[in-house]
Amino acid sequence: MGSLHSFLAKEVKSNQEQRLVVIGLDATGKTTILYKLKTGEVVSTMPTTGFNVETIVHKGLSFTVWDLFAQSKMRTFWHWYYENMSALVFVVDAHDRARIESARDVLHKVLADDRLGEAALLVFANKQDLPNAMRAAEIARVLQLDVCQRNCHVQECCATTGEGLSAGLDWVISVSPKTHEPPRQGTWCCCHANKRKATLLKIDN
Ligand SMILES: Nc1nc2c(ncn2[C@@H]2O[C@H](COP(=O)(O)OP(=O)(O)OP(=O)(O)O)[C@@H](O)[C@H]2O)c(=O)[nH]1
Ligand SMILES: [Mg+2]
Repeated sequence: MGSLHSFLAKEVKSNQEQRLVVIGLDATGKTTILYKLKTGEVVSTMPTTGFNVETIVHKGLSFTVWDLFAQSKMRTFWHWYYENMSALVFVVDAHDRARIESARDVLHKVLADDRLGEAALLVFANKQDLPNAMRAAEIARVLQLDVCQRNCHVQECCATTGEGLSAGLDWVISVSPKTHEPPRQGTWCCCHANKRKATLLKIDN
């Protein structure tokens, strides 16, 4: 009986597998995030020219995480990976004020693509360890997430320490139709990496 129960539990969990696609401008920390989640270590990276894909288990759920190329000429091919995606993970370098508007333009081009389906949007505001890094609320404002018509969330994080990364995955689980009833369209919020100051900016349109 016990083994039947654990077999069924495994079946349920595998049905709940989450597929994440990680994009963003180059050098924002996408690959560092992937391997910090996978191994707990900070790996030394080279610019990603193809993709990296890893399976990560978090809270008993399996996440298949695709970390994609970011070169500007190749971004039109990101949509190849969108099928059956639970969440699009858009990584920004929160310290890089000079490129945040380019990041916004790239993100909005992606969000206009119908092939995204119902995927949620998780924005990792990475490199919070660097001085003057933009906080979640500022990133949400500059990226103009108020017009985003899907579940979206800005999560401050630091890929090198790992702070904030698990909280990002927790949010994906919390909005995934595979694990929960989906919340109303248009819900979005910003949470601080230390979880002590979670600030709900907006619920529902
Ligand atoms: N200070 C700091 N540096 C980081 C952080 N995350 C990543 N980096 C550094 O940022 C640089 C780029 O990291 P990558 O993970 O290669 O970035 P990427 O987005 O995968 O880059 P591409 O593959 O070229 O698109 C590396 O030197 C990382 O060590 C962070 O949280 N804080
Ligand atoms: Mg990379």
